[in-house]
Amino acid sequence: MITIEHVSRSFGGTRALADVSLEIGRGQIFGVVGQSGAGKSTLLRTVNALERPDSGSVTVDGVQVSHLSGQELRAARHGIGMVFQHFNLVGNRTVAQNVEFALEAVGRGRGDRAAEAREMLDLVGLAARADAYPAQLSGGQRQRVGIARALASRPRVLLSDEATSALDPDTTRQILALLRRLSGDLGLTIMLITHEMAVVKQICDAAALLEHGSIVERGTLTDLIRTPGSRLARDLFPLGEVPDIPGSVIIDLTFAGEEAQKPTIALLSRALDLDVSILGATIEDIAGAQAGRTRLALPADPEIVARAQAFLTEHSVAVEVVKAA
Ligand SMILES: Nc1ncnc2c1ncn2[C@@H]1O[C@H](COP(=O)(O)OP(=O)(O)OP(=O)(O)O)[C@@H](O)[C@H]1O
Repeated sequence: MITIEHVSRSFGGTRALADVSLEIGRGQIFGVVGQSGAGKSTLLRTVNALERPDSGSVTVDGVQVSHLSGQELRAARHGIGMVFQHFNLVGNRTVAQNVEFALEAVGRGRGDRAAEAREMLDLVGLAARADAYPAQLSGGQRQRVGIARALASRPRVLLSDEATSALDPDTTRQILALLRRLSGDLGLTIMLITHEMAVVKQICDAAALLEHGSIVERGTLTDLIRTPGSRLARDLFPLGEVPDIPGSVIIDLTFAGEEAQKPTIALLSRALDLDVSILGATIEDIAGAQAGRTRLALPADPEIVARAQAFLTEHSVAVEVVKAA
């Protein structure tokens, strides 16, 4: 649905994006994470063609948006909704008028706007507040208006720029649940940028880590957490600093899907007649399936470590030695 191919973009001497390629499937919810200045906003802005790449191309729903201008560009942008961190609502217009304003911008006739705005507000569960002004709403309600407005042009793609960063954790969860429901109901593809791993964990099917303008990791969440050494996986399941335990090798195990339900560590202990110490564990719901990480201390005996690694790998558990003997 969104294909980014070899996109580079510099501002003066600053390389914001360096040869970025990314494929986001239809209906997928894709998270782009990275530190401040990594290039996330620039990347998002190339998708709705607010930013033109110096080289490379961006295609959205079969249309190469990076090479359009004028009327064609405006038409392509109608297929792409945008949700912002600070909502960007017009303060002296009611909730309904904010949505109607967006409908007007995409050329809807005056007669249809009120009913369509009502329909959009229904979608986000805010029809009852249609006549309120933004200042009378909570942050979560304002973001619902922001989402209703983004849906006005009936886009196929929704871009979210830190949409929940100004919200508290409970409201964040509600807004993300709404986005997930809308993605399912309307077949929306969502690309979101965030610096919060909790957002990725709750809503994303796949994610990419951007660093100094380059993608350093990408994949579905399930694949990432199975990848030993994945930084995204480590951030999704933080187990903290690796302790220094003399005479021990420390390994991190990552479980996903069915393996997360099995008593693998008990089986390991029994099969190898081994005393294992569990130093930390975390288990969560990822992309609708259970996944988790466990940190173990094993005796610093190369043969035992090799046998444990072989046993775990055989049981489809990803193993990473985080502290060797
Ligand atoms: N219009 C611009 N003019 C000059 N430099 C820019 C412009 N837009 C972005 N940059 C620079 O490009 C780099 C990437 O910026 P970008 O805003 O894309 O990063 P980001 O990951 O979204 O950061 P943040 O999370 O802080 O928003 C930064 O060094 C930034 O200063």
